Amino acid sequence: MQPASDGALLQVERLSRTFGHGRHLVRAVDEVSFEMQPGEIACVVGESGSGKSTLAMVLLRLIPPTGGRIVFGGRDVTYLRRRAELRAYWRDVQAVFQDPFSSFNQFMTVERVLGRTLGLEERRLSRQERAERMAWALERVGLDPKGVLGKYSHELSGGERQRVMIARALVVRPRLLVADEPTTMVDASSRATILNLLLDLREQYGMSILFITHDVSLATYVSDTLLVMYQGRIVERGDVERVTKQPEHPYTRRLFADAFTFARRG
Ligand SMILES: Nc1ncnc2c1ncn2[C@@H]1O[C@H](COP(=O)(O)OP(=O)(O)OP(=O)(O)O)[C@@H](O)[C@H]1O
Repeated sequence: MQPASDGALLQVERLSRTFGHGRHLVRAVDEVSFEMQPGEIACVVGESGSGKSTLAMVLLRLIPPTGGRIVFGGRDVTYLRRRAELRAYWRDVQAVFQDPFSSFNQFMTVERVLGRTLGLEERRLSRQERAERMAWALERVGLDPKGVLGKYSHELSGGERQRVMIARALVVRPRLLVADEPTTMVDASSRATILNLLLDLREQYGMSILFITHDVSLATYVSDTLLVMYQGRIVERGDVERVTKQPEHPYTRRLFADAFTFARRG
């Protein structure tokens, strides 16, 4: 057990993940350091290939890091290996990925999808507790439990599927939600609904959210803190106001200038 320095929920210290060897070595995540406080919304923003998804996968402990440290809630989780320890970690840290088609098993009903995540709970929940949790999570994301629990993915719209994926993450009441491009596959109105829903969850439950996106306008809309990622490194981080108004790193300046140019053209 490592005590967290100042009550931080997540401390990431010089975290690295490489792929390949020698001439083919890729430093996908290269000595990344940052912290998140309880209830904070932070956003990792960067272009395609900058290492954002790899960072998410390592933080979620879906792939191991090749260096550095992850401390969550005061506990070093960098090298958790035992299944029981990982499952305990996943009760606290849940994910929503960009493509609800690939992450929603087409042969499972919504009830089974949510039920599998509920299986991470430490003790066995009674049938009624399970039903209550599922209803709570589905209602939080604006879906009618009775209407969707028995449905398969092809019976839902893209926006509904993405909301089911958020409900799946919420069903265990995580302390941190990692949302990797959660609105890429949905239309503009579902996108706004999903973003506002995630913001409400922070207000209501104090959940921390780490957004991962290449979309600068989304990043500035939702977050308190921006982490600008470029070639595997966090080249700039800070309060969203400060980074937007006075970007220090040339890459951040370019990222905002490009976004602004597209916004004007669009
Ligand atoms: N399993 C892997 N094996 C080898 N290289 C990988 C692997 N996964 C990612 N990479 C490389 O690591 C780098 C970072 O990729 P990553 O997918 O994390 O970027 P990203 O910022 O999430 O991109 P995108 O926004 O396009 O999803 C890229 O050069 C990628 O080719």
